[in-house]
Amino acid sequence: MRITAEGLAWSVAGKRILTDVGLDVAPGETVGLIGPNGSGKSTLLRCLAGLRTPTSGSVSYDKEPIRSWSARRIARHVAFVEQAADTDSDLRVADVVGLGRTPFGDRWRGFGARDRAVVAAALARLGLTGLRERPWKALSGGERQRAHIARALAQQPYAILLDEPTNHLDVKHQLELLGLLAATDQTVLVALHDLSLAARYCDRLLLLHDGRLVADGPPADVLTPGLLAEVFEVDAVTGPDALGHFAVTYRGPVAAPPAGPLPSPSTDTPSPEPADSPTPKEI
Ligand SMILES: Nc1ncnc2c1ncn2[C@@H]1O[C@H](COP(=O)(O)OP(=O)(O)OP(=O)(O)O)[C@@H](O)[C@H]1O
Repeated sequence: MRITAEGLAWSVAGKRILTDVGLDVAPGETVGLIGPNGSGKSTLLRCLAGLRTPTSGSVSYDKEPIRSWSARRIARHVAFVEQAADTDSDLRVADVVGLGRTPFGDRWRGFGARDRAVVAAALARLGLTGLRERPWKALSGGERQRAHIARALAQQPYAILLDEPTNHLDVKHQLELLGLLAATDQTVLVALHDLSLAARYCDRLLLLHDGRLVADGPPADVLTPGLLAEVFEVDAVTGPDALGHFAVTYRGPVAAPPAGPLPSPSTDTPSPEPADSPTPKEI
C-alpha cells in the first residue's frame, strides 16, 4: 500500500509542529524517519495513522484521502506501534496480541480459529510463544515492546508505522526486528534514533528538522556530515564499517554544552545509619 502526505501541517496552541510535509512511501518500501528530539516524528506518524487531524494538507492510502475514513477502516489498512503504548494490565500476552484482530471482529462471529492462528504466528515471529500465557504486567519493557509489534502483525495490515520500536530492545532483538521489517512485503515507516541501523535496514530515509522534511533519499545521501552537523548538531564521519555497512561514527557534539560546575554535594556530615538497620543483602 502506498502512503502519501501532501502539504501536511499540524499546529497546537498556536505553535507550528509540522510544516508543509510531503512524502510518498511506495508499496513494500522500508523507510526510516529520523530527526532530533522534538523534530516532529511522532506527530507525523500520528497524522499518518489517522490519530491526529492535520491542520492543513492531506494523508492518502493508495491515493485515497483518509480524512473521512473510520478508525476501523484505517486499522484494517495500517498498524501503528506507538512509542509508549499502554495496555490493560489484567490481560495475558496472547490477549494483547489478539487485540490486533479487533478491526476484523464482529460480535456475531467472535474470536475464531483463523484469529487464533494469526495470533500464534505473530507471537512466534517475535519469539514470544513461550510467554503467551504470561500476565502482561509480568513482562519486561523489551518483551512488552515485542508484544506490541506482534499485535501490529496480528492486524495483518498493508502498512506498519512504528515509533522508535527498538528503544527497549537488546541488540539481538533490535537486529531481528529491523531484519523482519526490511524483509516484509508490507510498507514500513519506522522512526529510529540509531542512524547506523536506520542506514543499514532502510531503503530510504526521511529527515525531519523543526517539523520540516529537509532530506529524503538513500541513506548515504541523507546522512552526510554536513546535515548531521546542521540537524543533529554532531560532528560525525560516515562510511563503510568493518562489515562494509554504511555507518555513522561520532566524534562528539558540534558544540559542547556550557561547562558550568554542578552543585557540590552538601558538606553536612551525613547522619549515622540507625544501629538496627538491616545489612543489605547481596543479590
Ligand atoms: N499535544 C501537544 N501539545 C503541545 N506540544 C506538543 C504536543 N504534541 C507534540 N508537541 C510538541 O511538538 C514537538 C514535536 O514532538 P514529537 O513528539 O512529534 O517529536 P519527536 O521527533 O517524536 O521527538 P522524540 O525524538 O523526542 O520522540 C515537540 O516540541 C513537542 O513538545
